[in-house]
Amino acid sequence: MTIALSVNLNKIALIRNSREGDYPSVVAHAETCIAAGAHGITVHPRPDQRHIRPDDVRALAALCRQKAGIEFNVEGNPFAPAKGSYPGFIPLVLETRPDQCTLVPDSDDQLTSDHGFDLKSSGDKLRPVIAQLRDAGMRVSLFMDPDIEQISLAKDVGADRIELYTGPFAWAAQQQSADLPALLQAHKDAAQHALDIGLGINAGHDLNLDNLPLYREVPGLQEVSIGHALTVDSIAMGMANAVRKYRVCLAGT
Ligand SMILES: CC(=O)[C@@H](O)[C@H](O)COP(=O)(O)O
Ligand SMILES: NCC(=O)COP(=O)(O)O
Repeated sequence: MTIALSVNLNKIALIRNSREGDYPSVVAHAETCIAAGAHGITVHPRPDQRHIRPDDVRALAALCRQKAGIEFNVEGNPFAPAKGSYPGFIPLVLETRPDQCTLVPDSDDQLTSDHGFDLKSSGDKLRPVIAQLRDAGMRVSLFMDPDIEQISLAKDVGADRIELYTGPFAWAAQQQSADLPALLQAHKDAAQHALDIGLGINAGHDLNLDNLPLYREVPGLQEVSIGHALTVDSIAMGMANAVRKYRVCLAGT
């Protein structure tokens, strides 16, 4: 089964925001990635608009709708309130209707996403939100640690998929840690459990060309969303070449 590559364009927006104007263009880079073989585009509009802004989400939603077979995935904290021109996560995705919403338990003071949901505490609050997003035609994925019990709760609250948080795995791979085999096995076990209970399986955070040859063996993996490392790789090889290289790496060819 082909593992879909969804390119996260947060870091293009981060560079864009360091000047007035629209250079580099997030939309232009989305078109480059799609033309080079990306299956989808991911963005993570945060309330502080450090990178992706609401208008980026609107423009990318329109672009992806024009591209047959290309999915748009918007990530964020569903309870993030409106702040300035940021309308709040739920109003923004109800307005733009991406193909997939990945709900992430981030607070605005985090440097980046660094944990999955604790559904024992937030499951009841999430259930109606998930239902609302699904009723609006979006696939809902929950950002999760590779915890079997928690993944069972993801099914209970109505999620279509989980996105396995791969940050600790990526760090262990970079450090060549002795923990790496056990961490990878935990992801494989979590994915197998998700498969067994009828949840789809996405993954993301700090995946790169070095650790993907290990991670692509996770059973049932449907989609990876990759931004930080792919953008850095693009500095050396160009974004189109980077997308092609990640596609080849995912295919294992
Ligand atoms: C949810 C996740 O792991 C990433 O998709 C997230 O988008 C990274 O956010 P930053 O690009 O703001 O670090
Ligand atoms: N959901 C993960 C994502 O979209 C990109 O994460 P990263 O590759 O920027 O760490």
